[in-house]
Amino acid sequence: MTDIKKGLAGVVVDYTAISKVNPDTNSLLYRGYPVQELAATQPFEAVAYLLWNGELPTDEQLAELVAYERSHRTLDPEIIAAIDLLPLEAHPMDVVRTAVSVLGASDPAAYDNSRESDLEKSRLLFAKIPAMVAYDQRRRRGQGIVEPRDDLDYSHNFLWMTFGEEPDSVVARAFNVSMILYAEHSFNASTFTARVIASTTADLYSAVVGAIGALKGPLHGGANEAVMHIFDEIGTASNVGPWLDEALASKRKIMGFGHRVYKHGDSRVPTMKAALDTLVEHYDAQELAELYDTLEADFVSRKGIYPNLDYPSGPAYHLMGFDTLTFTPLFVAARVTGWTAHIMEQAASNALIRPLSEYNGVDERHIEGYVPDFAATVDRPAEAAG
Ligand SMILES: CC(=O)SCCNC(=O)CCNC(=O)[C@H](O)C(C)(C)COP(=O)(O)OP(=O)(O)OC[C@H]1O[C@@H](n2cnc3c(N)ncnc32)[C@H](O)[C@@H]1OP(=O)(O)O
Ligand SMILES: O=C([O-])CC(=O)C(=O)O
Repeated sequence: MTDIKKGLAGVVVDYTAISKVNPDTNSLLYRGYPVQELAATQPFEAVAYLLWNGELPTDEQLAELVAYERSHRTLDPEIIAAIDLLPLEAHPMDVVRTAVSVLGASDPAAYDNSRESDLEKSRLLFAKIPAMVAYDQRRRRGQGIVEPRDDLDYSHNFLWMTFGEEPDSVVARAFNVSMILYAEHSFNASTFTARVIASTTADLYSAVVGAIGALKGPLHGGANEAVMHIFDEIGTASNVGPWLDEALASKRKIMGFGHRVYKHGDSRVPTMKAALDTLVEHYDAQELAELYDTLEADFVSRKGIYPNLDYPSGPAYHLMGFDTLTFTPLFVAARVTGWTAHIMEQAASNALIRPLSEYNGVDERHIEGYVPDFAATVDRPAEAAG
């Protein structure tokens, strides 16, 4: 019998030099650097550079990327018009997916798959996606667009464009940490989707649009939004026990817990939890922290399944003031760096990704009364031509 690997679980399909996820040591390296060290010391711009180029930037290289990012933040009128055509009820993941698609359709270099051109597109997406996400949240709130500020770094400016206020440094620091932690995670479902699309030699924008679709699901990136929905359902820490009794009895998945690769805890959670703690203190949000800790302790003790990165990042984005529906688009803004690094890596050493399947449908059968008429088949093109 064929050994079917459902969900490709445990299957190694290619090499990557971009990141190393090690569930045994509970560690995550980006191009060799522990992600915790990057989160503690680097701006997100430097980590984007690292993922694309393999090395951290020199001061000059960082200044060049920062200048590029700051000068490409403004949304072109056709992107704003495309977003405005979508209903206010559209999910923000649908909005960012559509806006990226429009950006790709408007780029005359879209079909140039050279590394040089793909790096340029990666930088463009890195600069533009924050404005798409920020504008969509504002329009849903009935607020006008806030123009970017080129005196602010990526994280401060993202928060500025979303809320129209300069963020406190505690908030901007936590946001920067979240972007770095979300940036890359080897062959996760959305990155693999991007690589499958890139393997057909389709353009980079198509691969990113497909990756956004894959990230949307609650088993993947959509879990950060789903965590907040369950917090809303539970209400307060004292309700956790009875809520979990019922949720587990009805075989519900508890969002923000579990992982395909990490089985003893997600390497990124302690760093994001520490960032969340700074926000809890800043916003004096003890009730939320109590709910967080109680649900984690109760679920882990019952099931031995640990939180993943979406568990601390959902409440962190909530405290920063983002709408729950905006959480997964924030993941897009971060992960576009990892996706595009993988698209370029796939292109540099490409093989069409096309696995096999084992057929288990009905045996061969035939249409009753059907008699092959080869003459008619042969004649038809000639008739059409005549
Ligand atoms: C950034 C990210 O994308 S991280 C992932 C974010 N996703 C979530 O938080 C959604 C909730 N978690 C899950 O659905 C899963 O843990 C996944 C999809 C992430 C990983 O799934 P897999 O590796 O395929 O493990 P699988 O789903 O087979 O789980 C193994 C067992 O643990 C249980 N389990 C795993 N996660 C959970 C959970 N969050 N709640 C309840 N039970 C769970 C499964 O029901 C299954 O139990 P069973 O053997 O009795 O059927
Ligand atoms: O690796 C995975 O399967 C999911 C994940 O944590 C990520 O994409 O960040």
